[in-house]
Amino acid sequence: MQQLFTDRLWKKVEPIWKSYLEHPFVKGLGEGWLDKEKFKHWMKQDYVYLIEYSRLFALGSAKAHDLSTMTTFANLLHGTLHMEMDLHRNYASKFGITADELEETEAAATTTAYTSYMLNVAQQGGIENTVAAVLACAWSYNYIGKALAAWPNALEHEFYGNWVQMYSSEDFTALANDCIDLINTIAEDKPEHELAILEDIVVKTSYFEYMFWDMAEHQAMWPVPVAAQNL
Ligand SMILES: Cc1ncc(CN)c(N)n1
Repeated sequence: MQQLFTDRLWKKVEPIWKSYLEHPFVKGLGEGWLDKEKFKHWMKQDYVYLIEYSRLFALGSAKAHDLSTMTTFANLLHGTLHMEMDLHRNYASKFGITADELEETEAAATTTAYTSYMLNVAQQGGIENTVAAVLACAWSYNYIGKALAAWPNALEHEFYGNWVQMYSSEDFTALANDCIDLINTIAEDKPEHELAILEDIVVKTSYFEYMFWDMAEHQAMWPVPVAAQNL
């Protein structure tokens, strides 16, 4: 039987993704002791990240060669704008932040770099670049959600339980699986040099995912130059 492209990708990204589960932000989320201010920073940054990420699904829909692929991208867009971003809007209301305020969040350096990279590669190539750019996002969050769901009390946690429930849910798993199926179908007739380019996009976005957890952990925005600090 022919190896799936995602089996090959998994071998490359597994060490990076395993490190997410060791990251203090993700550990704190799963074990329930994460500082709420750090979570608030993640939620606000992730909201503006998801707005740009949604554009990739719209781009994928526009680039699709057939109605079935166009529909899959439209479903992914709908799922992100509604199901996933509802999670953020619900958490925001617990912090007394409105959806409009959330949307006004200034993107941090890592958020800007990550979304700019994704949009750049998606715009350069055909539909295969768009799928490669979103794959680590959808698949790794589902991987983390399912891993945390198996940790004691994570699903039942009074505050972070909703996060674990949503990212491990059947509905979110279906969205992640749609991305996995899309890349496997697209990779079937691609030559090795093109597969290597897609693999590189998935590895780079996997590193960006780690940087995003780190940005949230340190509540980072933009670096302050030494000269400005001394003013
Ligand atoms: C940074 C990031 N990456 C991925 C996902 C999952 N859509 C997310 N919400 N945020």
